[in-house]
Amino acid sequence: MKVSVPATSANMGPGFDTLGIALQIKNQVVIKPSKFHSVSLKGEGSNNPALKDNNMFISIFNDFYHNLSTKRRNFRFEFYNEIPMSRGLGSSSAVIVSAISSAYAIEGVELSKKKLLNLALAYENHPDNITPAVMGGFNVATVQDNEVNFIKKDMPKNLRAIVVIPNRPISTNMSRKTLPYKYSKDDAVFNLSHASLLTAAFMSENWEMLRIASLDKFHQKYRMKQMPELFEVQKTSLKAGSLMSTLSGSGSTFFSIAYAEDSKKIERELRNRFPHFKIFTTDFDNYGVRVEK
Ligand SMILES: Nc1ncnc2c1ncn2[C@@H]1O[C@H](COP(=O)(O)OP(=O)(O)O)[C@@H](O)[C@H]1O
Ligand SMILES: N[C@@H](CCOP(=O)(O)O)C(=O)O
Repeated sequence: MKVSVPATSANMGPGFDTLGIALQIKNQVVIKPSKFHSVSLKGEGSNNPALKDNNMFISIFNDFYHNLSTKRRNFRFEFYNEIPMSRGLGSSSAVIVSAISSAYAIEGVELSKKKLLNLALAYENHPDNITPAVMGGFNVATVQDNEVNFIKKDMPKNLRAIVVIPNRPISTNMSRKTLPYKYSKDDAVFNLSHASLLTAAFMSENWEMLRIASLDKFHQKYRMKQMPELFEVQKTSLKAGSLMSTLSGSGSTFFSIAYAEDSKKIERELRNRFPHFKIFTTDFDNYGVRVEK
């Protein structure tokens, strides 16, 4: 059995804890019944031996598997990870979503994407990564009474994402603690109006509006101060022709959207300026988590 889950970029500027989009960067796990428990890791995290013993995937998988099954089978878990950890590309959401999906699939128990999303919420209480990880596409999401309510929009083929992945991680939990406890009414109205405009721009495919609509006063500047080079990344990307350029989730990755025909030039300019960062262009994912039995 094989499960794959896309990376996600959350917030998208002003949509703190609300907006998120799925990318064609994936984590994949292959699970096979086996005499003994074993784990193999390729790609991101493979240089971290602790992940073989103390793995968030295995612990969430076991929570669900032990609830769903009376049998005590052992498995071999083969992880192929493309999503870098603690870089603001939703690696923790991908793990949560794939672990829950895997436990249901291995037991042959039906699980709707809507139920999966609400189960994932118990492990990550902001819906902006888990929603696109499950559904794919661009998503607006809110939580009411422990349920995620969302609207999804498929991304068109003429746009690309350009990601700039710094060599230093930022932990989401730590980074949330650096944000202000309270915001002024002016800042609240600023973000409300920009997040609304950004959502309307995606829904109506008014891409020229993104540059203004993606401005934020809630989180980016506080987080980017930890890595001041990110201000230059944003400027370079916008100057080279990106439609928008925002901190991805809690960082450290910077995420830009551009027309497909402009994306390679933007990628080239970013690479010239920031040779020590990992920089590439990718498509959007419109499907979300995928289970192959
Ligand atoms: N492939 C993975 N396998 C196991 N655990 C992972 C994996 N990816 C992420 N994690 C867990 O999630 C943590 C990173 O979560 P977080 O700080 O929210 O970063 P991100 O922005 O990438 O979601 C890691 O420290 C690790 O505990
Ligand atoms: N809204 C959250 C998003 C965190 O995304 P991640 O990919 O960094 O885990 C936040 O801004 O804290």
